Amino acid sequence: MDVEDLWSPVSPRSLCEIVVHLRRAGHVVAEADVGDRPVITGLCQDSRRARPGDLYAALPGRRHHGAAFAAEAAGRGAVAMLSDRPSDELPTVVVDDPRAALGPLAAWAYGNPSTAFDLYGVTGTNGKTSTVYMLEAALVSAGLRTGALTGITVRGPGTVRPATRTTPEACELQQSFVEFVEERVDAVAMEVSSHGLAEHRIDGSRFDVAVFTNLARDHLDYHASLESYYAAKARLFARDLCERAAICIDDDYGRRLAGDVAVPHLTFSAHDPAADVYATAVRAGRWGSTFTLHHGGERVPVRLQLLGGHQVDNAVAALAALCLRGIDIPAAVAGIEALDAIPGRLERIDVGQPFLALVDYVHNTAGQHRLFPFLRSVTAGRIVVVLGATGERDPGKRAPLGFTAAQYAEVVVVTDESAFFDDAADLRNDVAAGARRAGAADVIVIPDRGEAIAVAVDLAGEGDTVLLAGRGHDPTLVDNGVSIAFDDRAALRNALSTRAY
Ligand SMILES: CC(=O)N[C@H]1[C@@H](OP(=O)(O)OP(=O)(O)OC[C@H]2O[C@@H](n3ccc(=O)[nH]c3=O)[C@H](O)[C@@H]2O)O[C@H](CO)[C@@H](O)[C@@H]1O[C@H](C)C(=O)N[C@@H](C)C(=O)N[C@H](CCC(=O)O)C(=O)O
Ligand SMILES: Nc1ncnc2c1ncn2[C@@H]1O[C@H](COP(=O)(O)OP(=O)(O)OP(=O)(O)O)[C@@H](O)[C@H]1O
Repeated sequence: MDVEDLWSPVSPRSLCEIVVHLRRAGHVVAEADVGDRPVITGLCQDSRRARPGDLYAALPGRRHHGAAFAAEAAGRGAVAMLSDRPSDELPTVVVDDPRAALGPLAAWAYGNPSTAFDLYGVTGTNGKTSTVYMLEAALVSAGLRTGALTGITVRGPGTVRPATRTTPEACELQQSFVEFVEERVDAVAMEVSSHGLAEHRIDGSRFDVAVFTNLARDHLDYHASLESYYAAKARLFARDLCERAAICIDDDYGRRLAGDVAVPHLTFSAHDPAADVYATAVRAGRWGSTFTLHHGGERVPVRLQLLGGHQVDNAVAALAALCLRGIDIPAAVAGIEALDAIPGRLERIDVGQPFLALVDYVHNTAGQHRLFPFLRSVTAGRIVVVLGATGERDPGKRAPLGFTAAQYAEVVVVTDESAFFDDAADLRNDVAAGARRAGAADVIVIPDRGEAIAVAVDLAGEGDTVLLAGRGHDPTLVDNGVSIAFDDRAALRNALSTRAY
């Protein structure tokens, strides 16, 4: 089912009942025009997807205010509106913060579906998608029916659709949960982004286990400071959202969270025996990784097919979360061991060429500092990196991305990613300036991404590694409002296939 077709009814409720519910939940209802007392049978937050009987949540956005689309929502049959401003088009309930009201309202209206299964929420700067894939594989291996929400897909026993966000908007999230209940799932694993937390998309959901992976500089275009980024992540660990927590103590923010958190929790680490769950004997190579998992006095050997030492951190995260729910750990380990790839996460493209060719979603320097030492350890020859910077993100990220790549690689090919409405040349210039500042690598600038990939492949010889960094599984490039289909994995395979090896 596509997201456009995703829809579930809510039990019919009058707009008056909704006002009473909002007030009881502590929201200040400034104004409530209940008109001819419409009956609400659905919820939506995009006028283009409104259906007859819907309450349309008109939210403030970066470019528009949803209230500007009230007439369109009404035209499609919406019967009322929730917003922070009144409307002439629809009877409107005006609240101070409609996003904060919408999450819990949607959960309540859909019958609190998240209480019908075990819900695992994973937050952190890096590792959310990978950890959710591992949780899903482990839960299936332990004999459970599962759902999973990642930035790549939303997937249940009978559902797969491309994701619209890392963490869906409130109405889409609750409707996906309803779908999972109808599919009789036992457990759901999902990514919880800082945007999803700050925008209250997950409010009203009940997480049985909240997982913290790590925190480093990122998303400062959205959050005012690293401190408010941390505060957004830390909200997931509050009593009103989660029952218990698994917290990685391998960085300062994780140690701080473990000290601050009020819910029962365990700590985990990829190396520290002071944690409740930890790894020893970690080895990472071209074949994957091995480590010994320690939990509750038990030791379990684990062999991952996934590439990169960071996947050990993510496997320990998933297994620590599962320990909290009493899942059979040997069965969980077997599931994680069977995973041979996660889309765009250090995904290997192999057509028989005499060098490693990889696509990875790494898009912050914390991830780069984890990734490049691993690549160096498995590369006898040169590292050739293709990278750029995404537009409409923190401009302060661009030069450090180039600088860090050039500290580790012999050749840095700077090219375009999605510029959105930023100037693509500015993005390239900033990344290239950072790369040149490192002073070590050859820096080549090729705006066209396909051409940049072809040049990187031409430069690579036996024993080298080619890495396409930053876009992972992303299937589209967007520049100045124009989208084109472009998948790094297909482009790399194509460039490799046209050469005779
Ligand atoms: C920067 C940011 O967070 N933007 C959010 C913001 O978008 P916006 O300001 O562009 O919204 P807008 O287009 O002005 O529209 C405002 C409102 O009018 C509605 N609308 C708009 C047009 C229309 O015809 N009809 C209509 O009803 C929209 O549904 C929206 O509710 O408000 C929208 C509605 O809630 C969000 O969907 C949107 O997320 C955008 C798509 C986005 O890219 N967000 C990213 C930053 C994000 O959330 N990322 C995280 C992952 C981060 C990570 O990598 O970890 C995520 O969870 O996906
Ligand atoms: N535990 C980790 N520590 C550091 N870097 C990691 C870790 N896990 C993954 N990475 C890096 O981050 C990239 C993104 O990984 P993943 O998609 O699992 O994380 P994410 O948190 O979902 O990212 P995003 O929020 O950007 O979607 C990977 O391609 C890898 O380079």
